[in-house]
Amino acid sequence: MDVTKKILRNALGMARALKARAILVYADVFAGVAELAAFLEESAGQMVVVVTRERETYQRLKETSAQVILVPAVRLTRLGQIKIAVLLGLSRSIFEQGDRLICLTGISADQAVDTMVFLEVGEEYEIFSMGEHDGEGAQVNPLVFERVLDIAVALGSQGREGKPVGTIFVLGDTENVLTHSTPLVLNPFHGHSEEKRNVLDPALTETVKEFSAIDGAFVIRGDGLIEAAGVYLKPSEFGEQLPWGLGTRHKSAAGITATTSAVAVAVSASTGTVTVFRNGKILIEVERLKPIGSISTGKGEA
Ligand SMILES: Nc1ncnc2c1ncn2[C@@H]1O[C@H](COP(=O)(O)OP(=O)(O)OP(=O)(O)O)[C@@H](O)[C@H]1O
Repeated sequence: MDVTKKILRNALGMARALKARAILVYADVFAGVAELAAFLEESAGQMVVVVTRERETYQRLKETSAQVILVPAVRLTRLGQIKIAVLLGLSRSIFEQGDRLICLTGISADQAVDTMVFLEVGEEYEIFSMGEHDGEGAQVNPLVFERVLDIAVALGSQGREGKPVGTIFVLGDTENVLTHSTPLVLNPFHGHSEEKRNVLDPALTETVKEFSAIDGAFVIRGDGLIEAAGVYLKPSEFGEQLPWGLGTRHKSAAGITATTSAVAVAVSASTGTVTVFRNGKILIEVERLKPIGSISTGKGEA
């Protein structure tokens, strides 16, 4: 039985029945380009957004009329893939709050679409909208959020030189954040010109990954300027509604977003999960597929 074909055929009917704005489809699980092209043709009239982690596929699809989202080239769970794609789609204004989506995915090693998920883009994705109490400078440029998410997901999935690493990136409302924190070490970004310490500069990605080994948090302005690394956060409030059992890294990341208007992105050294916090609450968690160093075929994984 060709599961992929059956799911694809039903996805179109499902999208109509549930009044979905778009079908999100993970290209890397298709057995070949022809199968994906046939699906795109069949779904003419329905908005389809193609997601891929392969730069080559992305470039190829960009030349067509398809809407494409390039996600970080790391192995995530099926739900992790969807969450990242929706976050990136929101940051690029492909989706908006309230949109209903049908998401089709699988695991690339299996070369089959085996999962259909219905998702309504809800409150949990409220990252880029300004809250009532947000002060000046609180807003985070979506490109900055994307770059940091990319680095965080790579660190969570791959660690550094085979070893797990954990860290926190605090984005936006920088002045306020700095008044609720204290340096743990001499700030490695101190004294560098503003042009040389913007996280949007791809040349800085490796440096940021390197400095993730330093204890503490990165403090990054909404426009991407890295103010400091190695900062200990001292929030005056801690978030409510946090799951039981969170460690100090995650509690302080949640707390700084309860105390200020910042967004925090925490990478867990123990699980590799990337968690995004705002207003003291977890907005989204992206789980990695397998522990660092484990060998896997990718078959049958969540
Ligand atoms: N207030 C803070 N500000 C910045 N970093 C912190 C803070 N509190 C803890 N950390 C960092 O978090 C590290 C891990 O702490 P802990 O294991 O309690 O947290 P956790 O939330 O369980 O994180 P992980 O999932 O990475 O283990 C500490 O070694 C420290 O580097």
